[in-house]
Amino acid sequence: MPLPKAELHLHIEGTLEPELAFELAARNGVELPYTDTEALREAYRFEDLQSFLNLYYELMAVLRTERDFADLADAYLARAAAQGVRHAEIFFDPQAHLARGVGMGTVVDGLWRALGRSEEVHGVSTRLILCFLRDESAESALETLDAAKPYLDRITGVGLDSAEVGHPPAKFREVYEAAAALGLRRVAHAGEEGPPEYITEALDVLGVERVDHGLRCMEDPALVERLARERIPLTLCPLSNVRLRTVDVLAEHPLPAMLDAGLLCTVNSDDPAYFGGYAGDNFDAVRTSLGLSEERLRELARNSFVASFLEDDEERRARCLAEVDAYTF
Ligand SMILES: Nc1ncnc2[nH]cnc12
Ligand SMILES: [Zn+2]
Repeated sequence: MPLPKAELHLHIEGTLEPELAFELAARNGVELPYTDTEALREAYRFEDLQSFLNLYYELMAVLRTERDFADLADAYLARAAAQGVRHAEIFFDPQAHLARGVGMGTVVDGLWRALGRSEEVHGVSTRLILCFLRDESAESALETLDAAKPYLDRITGVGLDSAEVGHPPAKFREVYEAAAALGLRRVAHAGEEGPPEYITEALDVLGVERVDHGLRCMEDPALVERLARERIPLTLCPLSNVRLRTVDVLAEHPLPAMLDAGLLCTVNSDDPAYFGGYAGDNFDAVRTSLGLSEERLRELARNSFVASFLEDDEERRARCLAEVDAYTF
């Protein structure tokens, strides 16, 4: 039995495996510029975040109907459950779909077909987090939040993703204020490729409660001290960092130093179809490559539930934490 864990940094569009991409392409009459799944997998060699994003957005063309989004989410939840995920807070990128003429209702209703019965079917509780694309305009983000208003009963929070450098968090001050006023939780990608100042800005200007990645905080000791003191969770994605070359090799990942500094770190998969593994694979990889002790792995699993947005179901959080404490490696 795998270690129970929550996954807090997962882009549902990044769970599109090549086999499902071809199946959906055939179903929807979409032509993919790859002959087969092998040829597509060959394209999974990234130089940086942008080179990954180009493929990530290109492949989304196969996602057209509610059924497509439901199948995508169902496939992820089944895989995640098999790797010990008991709770998943799932990002989605509505602007990338709206731009292709796929409506907010198609996306949210489709995802919800899978998420709404996930606890029953897969034993995985879920939350949905709407992400704004930071390389789009602030106006577009505001329009997107507006389009999401009929669906807010199924959306827990907002996030910020896509190309980071040159798009500082402060650009999205207004939409984050509007989201907070609607009672939405706030997270943002910061310090993946962007500088430590973006992390500070996400906290101070956007009011985020959790930082996605946050890796580059390690360049600023005062920021590390603050993140540790304020118990701000960081959702790290080790295999993603290696594939996108923010870290040279996994053995050099700063996760052990971050834990030693008292940071509230969690381990997640980001875009598992593209980066070589799901949540459990990321745990296995850090265990092997970084030599993390069983107690460190248990700490990471505990952190994932502590950092989750389970405030509306404290009973489930307590049950999951008890499962982590009782786990034998
Ligand atoms: N790792 C990542 N960073 C920024 N935006 C993303 N969108 C999907 N994956 C992402
Ligand atoms: Zn991400």
